[in-house]
Amino acid sequence: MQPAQIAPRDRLIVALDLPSVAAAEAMIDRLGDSVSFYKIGYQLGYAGGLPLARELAGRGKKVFLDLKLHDIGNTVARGVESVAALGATFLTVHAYPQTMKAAVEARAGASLKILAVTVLTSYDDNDLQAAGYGLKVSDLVEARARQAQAIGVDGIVSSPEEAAAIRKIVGHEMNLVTPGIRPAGSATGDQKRIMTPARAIAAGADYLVVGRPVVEADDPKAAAEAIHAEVAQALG
Ligand SMILES: O=c1ccn([C@@H]2O[C@H](COP(=O)(O)O)[C@@H](O)[C@H]2O)c(=O)[nH]1
Repeated sequence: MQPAQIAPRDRLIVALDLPSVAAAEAMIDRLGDSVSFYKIGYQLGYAGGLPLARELAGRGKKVFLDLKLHDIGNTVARGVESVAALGATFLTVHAYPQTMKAAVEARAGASLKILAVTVLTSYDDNDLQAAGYGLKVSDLVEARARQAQAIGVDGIVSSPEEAAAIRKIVGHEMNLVTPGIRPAGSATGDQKRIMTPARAIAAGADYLVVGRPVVEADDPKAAAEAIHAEVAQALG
Protein backbone atom coordinates (compact mmCIF):
# COMPACT_ATOMS: atom_id res chain seq x y z
CA MET A 1 0.00 0.00 0.00
CA GLN A 2 1.32 3.44 -0.91
CA PRO A 3 1.86 5.57 2.24
CA ALA A 4 -0.54 8.26 1.05
CA GLN A 5 -3.35 5.69 1.10
CA ILE A 6 -3.01 5.11 4.84
CA ALA A 7 -5.15 7.54 6.83
CA PRO A 8 -2.90 9.42 9.29
CA ARG A 9 -4.87 8.22 12.33
CA ASP A 10 -4.59 4.58 11.18
CA ARG A 11 -0.80 4.76 11.35
CA LEU A 12 -0.72 4.35 15.13
CA ILE A 13 -0.83 0.73 16.30
CA VAL A 14 -1.23 0.42 20.06
CA ALA A 15 0.35 -2.67 21.62
CA LEU A 16 -2.10 -4.17 24.09
CA ASP A 17 0.70 -5.51 26.31
CA LEU A 18 -1.61 -6.15 29.23
CA PRO A 19 -2.15 -9.12 31.55
CA SER A 20 -5.75 -10.07 30.81
CA VAL A 21 -8.60 -9.69 28.34
CA ALA A 22 -10.44 -7.62 30.97
CA ALA A 23 -7.50 -5.20 31.22
CA ALA A 24 -7.31 -5.01 27.42
CA GLU A 25 -11.06 -4.34 27.12
CA ALA A 26 -10.79 -1.57 29.72
CA MET A 27 -7.90 0.02 27.79
CA ILE A 28 -9.80 -0.22 24.48
CA ASP A 29 -12.79 1.51 26.15
CA ARG A 30 -10.54 4.29 27.48
CA LEU A 31 -8.93 4.83 24.08
CA GLY A 32 -12.29 4.87 22.26
CA ASP A 33 -12.13 6.38 18.78
CA SER A 34 -8.53 7.52 19.29
CA VAL A 35 -7.17 4.15 18.24
CA SER A 36 -8.26 2.06 15.25
CA PHE A 37 -5.41 -0.46 15.15
CA TYR A 38 -4.35 -2.78 18.00
CA LYS A 39 -1.49 -5.21 18.41
CA ILE A 40 -1.84 -8.41 20.42
CA GLY A 41 1.43 -10.08 21.39
CA TYR A 42 2.70 -12.72 23.77
CA GLN A 43 1.35 -11.36 27.04
CA LEU A 44 -2.27 -10.92 26.01
CA GLY A 45 -2.26 -13.73 23.44
CA TYR A 46 -1.18 -16.28 26.04
CA ALA A 47 -3.77 -14.88 28.47
CA GLY A 48 -6.74 -15.70 26.23
CA GLY A 49 -6.42 -12.74 23.87
CA LEU A 50 -6.76 -14.50 20.53
CA PRO A 51 -10.58 -14.56 20.55
CA LEU A 52 -10.35 -10.83 21.32
CA ALA A 53 -8.60 -10.43 17.96
CA ARG A 54 -11.63 -11.86 16.20
CA GLU A 55 -13.98 -9.71 18.29
CA LEU A 56 -12.04 -6.51 17.61
CA ALA A 57 -11.99 -7.24 13.88
CA GLY A 58 -15.76 -7.76 14.07
CA ARG A 59 -16.07 -4.33 15.74
CA GLY A 60 -14.26 -2.66 12.83
CA LYS A 61 -10.84 -2.33 14.48
CA LYS A 62 -7.71 -3.57 12.74
CA VAL A 63 -5.65 -6.21 14.52
CA PHE A 64 -1.96 -7.01 14.33
CA LEU A 65 -1.11 -10.42 15.79
CA ASP A 66 2.51 -10.12 16.82
CA LEU A 67 3.18 -13.84 17.32
CA LYS A 68 6.63 -13.79 15.69
CA LEU A 69 6.30 -17.31 14.30
CA HIS A 70 9.44 -19.34 13.66
CA ASP A 71 9.32 -23.15 13.33
CA ILE A 72 9.58 -25.82 10.64
CA GLY A 73 7.75 -24.78 7.49
CA ASN A 74 4.75 -27.08 7.92
CA THR A 75 4.08 -25.84 11.44
CA VAL A 76 4.39 -22.19 10.38
CA ALA A 77 2.01 -22.78 7.46
CA ARG A 78 -0.66 -24.44 9.62
CA GLY A 79 -0.33 -21.66 12.19
CA VAL A 80 -0.77 -19.01 9.52
CA GLU A 81 -3.94 -20.73 8.27
CA SER A 82 -5.41 -20.64 11.79
CA VAL A 83 -4.48 -16.97 12.25
CA ALA A 84 -5.99 -16.05 8.86
CA ALA A 85 -9.36 -17.31 10.14
CA LEU A 86 -9.25 -14.79 13.03
CA GLY A 87 -9.64 -11.79 10.73
CA ALA A 88 -6.33 -10.16 11.66
CA THR A 89 -4.69 -7.66 9.29
CA PHE A 90 -1.03 -8.36 10.15
CA LEU A 91 0.88 -11.37 11.48
CA THR A 92 4.61 -11.41 12.25
CA VAL A 93 7.11 -14.14 11.49
CA HIS A 94 10.85 -14.00 12.05
CA ALA A 95 12.74 -13.13 8.86
CA TYR A 96 14.23 -16.55 8.10
CA PRO A 97 13.77 -17.61 4.46
CA GLN A 98 12.12 -20.99 5.19
CA THR A 99 9.74 -19.39 7.67
CA MET A 100 8.84 -16.47 5.40
CA LYS A 101 8.23 -18.77 2.40
CA ALA A 102 5.94 -21.05 4.38
CA ALA A 103 3.96 -18.11 5.78
CA VAL A 104 3.55 -16.38 2.41
CA GLU A 105 2.35 -19.58 0.73
CA ALA A 106 -0.09 -20.33 3.55
CA ARG A 107 -1.72 -16.88 3.52
CA ALA A 108 -2.54 -17.10 -0.21
CA GLY A 109 -6.15 -16.11 -0.81
CA ALA A 110 -6.60 -14.57 2.66
CA SER A 111 -6.60 -10.87 3.51
CA LEU A 112 -3.93 -11.48 6.18
CA LYS A 113 -0.59 -9.75 5.52
CA ILE A 114 2.69 -11.28 6.64
CA LEU A 115 5.30 -9.02 8.25
CA ALA A 116 8.91 -10.15 8.62
CA VAL A 117 10.69 -9.15 11.83
CA THR A 118 14.24 -8.25 10.78
CA VAL A 119 16.22 -7.53 13.96
CA LEU A 120 14.39 -6.86 17.23
CA THR A 121 14.50 -3.22 18.31
CA SER A 122 15.92 -4.21 21.70
CA TYR A 123 19.11 -5.42 19.96
CA ASP A 124 22.22 -3.41 19.17
CA ASP A 125 25.41 -4.57 17.44
CA ASN A 126 26.77 -6.10 20.67
CA ASP A 127 23.59 -8.10 21.23
CA LEU A 128 23.78 -9.48 17.69
CA GLN A 129 27.40 -10.45 18.21
CA ALA A 130 26.49 -12.18 21.50
CA ALA A 131 23.81 -14.12 19.60
CA GLY A 132 26.46 -15.44 17.19
CA TYR A 133 25.97 -13.11 14.23
CA GLY A 134 28.93 -11.55 12.43
CA LEU A 135 26.95 -8.65 10.96
CA LYS A 136 26.05 -5.20 12.19
CA VAL A 137 22.35 -4.55 12.86
CA SER A 138 22.00 -2.27 9.84
CA ASP A 139 23.56 -4.85 7.49
CA LEU A 140 21.45 -7.74 8.77
CA VAL A 141 18.24 -5.66 8.61
CA GLU A 142 18.97 -4.71 5.00
CA ALA A 143 19.87 -8.28 4.00
CA ARG A 144 16.66 -9.58 5.57
CA ALA A 145 14.56 -6.86 3.94
CA ARG A 146 15.95 -7.91 0.54
CA GLN A 147 15.16 -11.57 1.23
CA ALA A 148 11.66 -10.73 2.46
CA GLN A 149 10.94 -8.74 -0.70
CA ALA A 150 12.25 -11.53 -2.96
CA ILE A 151 10.03 -14.07 -1.17
CA GLY A 152 6.91 -11.91 -1.50
CA VAL A 153 6.42 -10.95 2.14
CA ASP A 154 3.93 -8.09 2.60
CA GLY A 155 5.84 -5.93 5.06
CA ILE A 156 8.89 -5.39 7.21
CA VAL A 157 9.25 -4.82 10.95
CA SER A 158 12.36 -2.86 11.89
CA SER A 159 13.46 0.02 14.03
CA PRO A 160 12.72 3.44 12.53
CA GLU A 161 16.50 3.88 12.48
CA GLU A 162 16.60 1.57 9.44
CA ALA A 163 13.41 2.87 7.80
CA ALA A 164 15.03 5.14 5.23
CA ALA A 165 17.50 2.46 4.11
CA ILE A 166 14.73 -0.15 3.84
CA ARG A 167 12.57 2.22 1.79
CA LYS A 168 15.40 2.59 -0.71
CA ILE A 169 15.54 -1.22 -1.03
CA VAL A 170 11.85 -2.18 -1.11
CA GLY A 171 10.20 0.99 -2.42
CA HIS A 172 6.60 1.63 -1.40
CA GLU A 173 5.05 -1.74 -2.20
CA MET A 174 5.81 -3.22 1.22
CA ASN A 175 4.41 -2.00 4.55
CA LEU A 176 7.07 -0.65 6.87
CA VAL A 177 6.06 -1.16 10.49
CA THR A 178 8.25 0.30 13.24
CA PRO A 179 8.23 -0.42 16.96
CA GLY A 180 10.89 1.34 19.05
CA ILE A 181 8.82 4.54 19.07
CA ARG A 182 9.38 6.92 21.95
CA PRO A 183 7.70 10.32 22.17
CA ALA A 184 10.15 12.90 23.54
CA GLY A 185 10.61 12.52 27.27
CA SER A 186 9.19 8.99 27.56
CA ALA A 187 11.17 6.16 29.14
CA THR A 188 13.25 4.03 26.76
CA GLY A 189 12.76 0.82 28.76
CA ASP A 190 14.43 -2.14 27.06
CA GLN A 191 14.33 -0.59 23.56
CA LYS A 192 17.75 0.25 22.06
CA ARG A 193 16.95 1.54 18.55
CA ILE A 194 14.35 4.27 18.99
CA MET A 195 12.93 7.41 17.38
CA THR A 196 10.15 9.87 18.09
CA PRO A 197 6.89 9.47 16.13
CA ALA A 198 7.67 12.49 13.95
CA ARG A 199 11.18 11.31 13.08
CA ALA A 200 9.94 7.78 12.32
CA ILE A 201 7.32 9.09 9.90
CA ALA A 202 9.87 11.40 8.28
CA ALA A 203 12.20 8.40 7.87
CA GLY A 204 9.53 6.54 5.90
CA ALA A 205 7.64 4.40 8.42
CA ASP A 206 4.05 3.53 7.43
CA TYR A 207 2.92 2.37 10.87
CA LEU A 208 4.17 3.17 14.38
CA VAL A 209 3.83 0.50 17.06
CA VAL A 210 3.55 2.03 20.51
CA GLY A 211 2.99 0.13 23.74
CA ARG A 212 4.10 1.47 27.13
CA PRO A 213 4.11 5.17 26.21
CA VAL A 214 0.34 4.81 25.64
CA VAL A 215 -0.94 1.96 27.83
CA GLU A 216 1.12 3.01 30.87
CA ALA A 217 0.33 6.73 30.49
CA ASP A 218 -1.81 8.43 33.14
CA ASP A 219 -4.13 9.43 30.31
CA PRO A 220 -3.73 6.86 27.46
CA LYS A 221 -6.19 8.68 25.20
CA ALA A 222 -4.28 11.96 25.53
CA ALA A 223 -1.02 10.10 24.84
CA ALA A 224 -2.51 8.55 21.67
CA GLU A 225 -3.86 11.92 20.53
CA ALA A 226 -0.46 13.54 21.07
CA ILE A 227 1.09 10.90 18.79
CA HIS A 228 -1.60 11.51 16.14
CA ALA A 229 -0.82 15.24 16.27
CA GLU A 230 2.91 14.56 15.85
CA VAL A 231 2.25 12.19 12.94
CA ALA A 232 -0.08 14.68 11.23
CA GLN A 233 2.51 17.42 11.55
CA ALA A 234 5.27 15.16 10.18
CA LEU A 235 3.09 14.22 7.21
CA GLY A 236 2.54 17.93 6.54
O1 LIG B 1 11.48 -5.53 16.94
C1 LIG B 1 10.43 -5.48 17.62
C2 LIG B 1 9.31 -6.23 17.32
C3 LIG B 1 8.19 -6.11 18.09
N1 LIG B 1 8.16 -5.26 19.14
C4 LIG B 1 6.91 -5.17 19.92
O2 LIG B 1 6.40 -3.83 19.87
C5 LIG B 1 5.90 -3.43 21.12
C6 LIG B 1 6.66 -2.23 21.59
O3 LIG B 1 6.24 -1.88 22.89
P1 LIG B 1 6.82 -0.62 23.68
O4 LIG B 1 6.16 -0.73 25.02
O5 LIG B 1 6.39 0.61 22.91
O6 LIG B 1 8.29 -0.77 23.77
C7 LIG B 1 6.03 -4.64 22.06
O7 LIG B 1 4.79 -5.31 22.06
C8 LIG B 1 7.08 -5.51 21.40
O8 LIG B 1 6.84 -6.89 21.60
C9 LIG B 1 9.26 -4.52 19.45
O9 LIG B 1 9.27 -3.72 20.42
N2 LIG B 1 10.37 -4.63 18.66
